[in-house]
Amino acid sequence: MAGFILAIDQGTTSSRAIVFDKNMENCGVGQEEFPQHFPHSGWVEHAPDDLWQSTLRVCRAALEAASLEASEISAIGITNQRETAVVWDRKTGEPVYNAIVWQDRRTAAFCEKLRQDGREPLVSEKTGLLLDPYFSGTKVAWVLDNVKGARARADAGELAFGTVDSWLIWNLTKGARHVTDATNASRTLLFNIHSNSWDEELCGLLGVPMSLLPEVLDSAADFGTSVESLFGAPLPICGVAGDQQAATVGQACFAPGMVKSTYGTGCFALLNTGSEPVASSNRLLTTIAYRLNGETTYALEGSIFVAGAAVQWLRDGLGVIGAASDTQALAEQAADRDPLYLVPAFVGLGAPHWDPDARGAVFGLTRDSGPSDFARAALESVGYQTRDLIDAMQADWAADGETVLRVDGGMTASDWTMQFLSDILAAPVDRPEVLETTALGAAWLAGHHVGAWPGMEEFSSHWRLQKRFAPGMLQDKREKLLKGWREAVSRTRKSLF
Ligand SMILES: Nc1ncnc2c1ncn2[C@@H]1O[C@H](COP(=O)(O)OP(=O)(O)O)[C@@H](O)[C@H]1O
Ligand SMILES: O=P(O)(O)OC[C@H](O)CO
Repeated sequence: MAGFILAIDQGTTSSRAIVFDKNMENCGVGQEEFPQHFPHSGWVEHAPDDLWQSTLRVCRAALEAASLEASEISAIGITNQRETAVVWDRKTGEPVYNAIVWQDRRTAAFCEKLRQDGREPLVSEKTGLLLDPYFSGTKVAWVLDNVKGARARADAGELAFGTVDSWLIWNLTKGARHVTDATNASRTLLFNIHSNSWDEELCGLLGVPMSLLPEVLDSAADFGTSVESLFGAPLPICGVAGDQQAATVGQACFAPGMVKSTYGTGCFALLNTGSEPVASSNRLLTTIAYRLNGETTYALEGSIFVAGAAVQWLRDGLGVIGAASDTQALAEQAADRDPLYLVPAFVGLGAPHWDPDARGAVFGLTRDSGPSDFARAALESVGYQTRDLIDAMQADWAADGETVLRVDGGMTASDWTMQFLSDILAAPVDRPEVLETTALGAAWLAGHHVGAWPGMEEFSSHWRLQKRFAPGMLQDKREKLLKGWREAVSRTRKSLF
């Protein structure tokens, strides 16, 4: 077997496909952005057909870039933006509404009502999650209750729900398979992470009939075969994981205590806690890191909604930079005086605050403040937010030895940001040679399942350090900066409205 794997990475802003060879080297990429829809304040939607068609095109582009025929590919691995919910008709395959994206806040009132009814402890205990609009379950209920006739069709068994992996597999197999993996299921609010099954009580609570739900498989399993007409040869789909879990795999964070943090639009840090789910006392999520051969490995997760998105705001909102990479030079120009703090609560605050009503704020403005201070504050906000997550993780679960953070994602290109991150964490930050860890993780799940790629140990030994950032900041300075940050967050959370 040639050992080529086609990895699909369907993300929030773009669809990407990468062909990896048997040495796990990238040998062809396809990438496409697709439209974002914001029909009302706080609402974010994607057209399901855009997700599917862009995925199809980037797969074909990656095969072409690698100069390969589909028949030379051993398997497909899929990783995806998580929580985003699609509901479609089982007979026609037509979506009944747009995909409601993870960032969408429209179900905040429903979540608040469930909280007021005292439901959060039950939900948290079973799912490891919190009652927040971030997760899929309340989005599905919204579709059923707001699209004309949808609830009746759901009750009649005519509709299917899936996260984006399910939706893509449904289309790749022309409706033959309605499946997902345990990591994606664990983000829905409907899945019991202890029994590893859909939970009737939670489905009843949220108003989602169980007939809508996909079959849940291990992260490396037989998810179906793409129909021949799509690529010219049928391809088995053998690996599926949510993108942050796939990055955990791609970073080879297989041992309890290992942490990865991905800096894209948002930032998501996952700490491998092994075979036992650890309940957080600090408002982190307990989630499934991966499920292999029926055995579940759990993680504690900290989710930050705005990381690289703060850099996008500098570019598109303020217009003070032309490209994301300009931030570093600008931040370096900022004078080392009293800091400017940006709390980027543009869509509320995620972990550990979970405050959907908070909105962004800037503290410490003076007459001299200018674009360089804003650039620096935006990059520093990523470090401060990560520090809050790591503090919460350490309070929840004491790891042996020093914490080392393995990082990936677009923002890690910035040395300045990674150095500040290490300084403010007082811990080493390791940037690997391969930054496409998300796609690599999905490829490994599939490649290993079909016997074309090595096992966990050998895969882990392929992980290569590109650069280690070591903390250099004096303790006093770090403490002073952190005190200011915490005060800034606390003032941001006092709603103005
Ligand atoms: N050199 C850089 N410095 C700072 N931020 C960057 C840099 N390059 C990219 N980014 C930020 O990283 C994000 C893109 O990363 P990526 O991993 O592709 O994200 P996603 O998968 O969420 O779309 C963007 O928000 C962009 O602003
Ligand atoms: O598509 P990304 O990389 O922004 O990741 C989004 C996360 O999966 C949301 O939970």
